[in-house]
Amino acid sequence: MSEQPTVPTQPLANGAQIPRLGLGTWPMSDAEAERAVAEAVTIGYRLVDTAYKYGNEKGVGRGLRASGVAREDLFVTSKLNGEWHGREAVREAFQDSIERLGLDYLDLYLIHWPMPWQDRYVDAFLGLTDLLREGRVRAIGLSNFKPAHIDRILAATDVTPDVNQIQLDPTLTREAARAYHQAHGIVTQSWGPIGHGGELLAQPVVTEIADRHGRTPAQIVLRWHLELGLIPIPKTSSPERMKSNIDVFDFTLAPAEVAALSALDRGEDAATDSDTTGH
Ligand SMILES: NC(=O)C1=CN([C@@H]2O[C@H](COP(=O)(O)OP(=O)(O)OC[C@H]3O[C@@H](n4cnc5c(N)ncnc54)[C@H](OP(=O)(O)O)[C@@H]3O)[C@@H](O)[C@H]2O)C=CC1
Ligand SMILES: O=C1CO[C@H](CO)[C@@H](O)[C@@H]1O
Repeated sequence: MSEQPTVPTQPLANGAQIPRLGLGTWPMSDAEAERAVAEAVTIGYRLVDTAYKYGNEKGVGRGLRASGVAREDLFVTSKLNGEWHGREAVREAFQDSIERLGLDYLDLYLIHWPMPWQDRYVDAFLGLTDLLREGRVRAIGLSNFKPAHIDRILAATDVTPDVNQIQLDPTLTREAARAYHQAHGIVTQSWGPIGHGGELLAQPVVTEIADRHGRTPAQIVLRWHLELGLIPIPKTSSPERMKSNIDVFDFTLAPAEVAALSALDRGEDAATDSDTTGH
């Protein structure tokens, strides 16, 4: 394992740079998040993903401060919940989130779920564009949005969403969504990137490639995301797993290995349906 892996960054549509891998924090409590985030940042993580809904923004903020790493070297994401889908309401939710985090800006603020039955997500996105213009956030985006939802956003503003964070792993390759994002300059972030640590990691195709490279199954799956230009945010509370999950920038997968992993795809219908789910 390398000494202190550094995470490369890539550019976003509105000019910020985003680390190519980050730490997920759901379902950590405040106390767990404080410990895990401090540990992760010390190990070399720079991107930390939280949300109002996770109820751990205070802990995440404490962990960031405990790490001693300068604010400008960190990349902090939080997410807007459905109660605040409205151009002005966004401001209140954002202010509460940064106060809990103890920060004066966010690197990335996402609409957590479109909740199309409310028909308010376009207004919410316009609220995010206000925050971007005012310099309160460095980048803005979406989570769990389908192309049809994004079409409505793109029709309402010239501001490109920097990111769409969606459920994505080798069993849920989301090809149509990825192609749509790429065509519109939107970066795809993968949640549940290692399949929640479940049976994906025991699939023979994963373990065979892992054996061939002398790597863990999780490292192989995380490398698969990187090969496809995706930004995975694996969650772990274990310092050992944090170290190995980030230690994926010194090897590559062959195109045939990427294809063999992608062949695990179970199709779009296996993904959580954001037309009927959300909060
Ligand atoms: N936008 C959205 O709607 C959503 C966003 N998210 C975000 O994405 C993040 C990641 O998604 P998540 O659902 O947590 O799923 P992940 O695919 O990241 O899996 C996390 C699980 O895998 C285990 N794990 C971590 N590393 C390893 C490893 N190297 N080997 C074996 N098991 C491992 C963890 O356990 P342990 O901690 O014990 O190591 C945990 O149980 C969340 O934390 C959250 O920040 C998640 C869901 C929805
Ligand atoms: O981000 C999230 C974490 O996981 C939860 C359970 O799947 C989701 O509800 C939520 O959107």
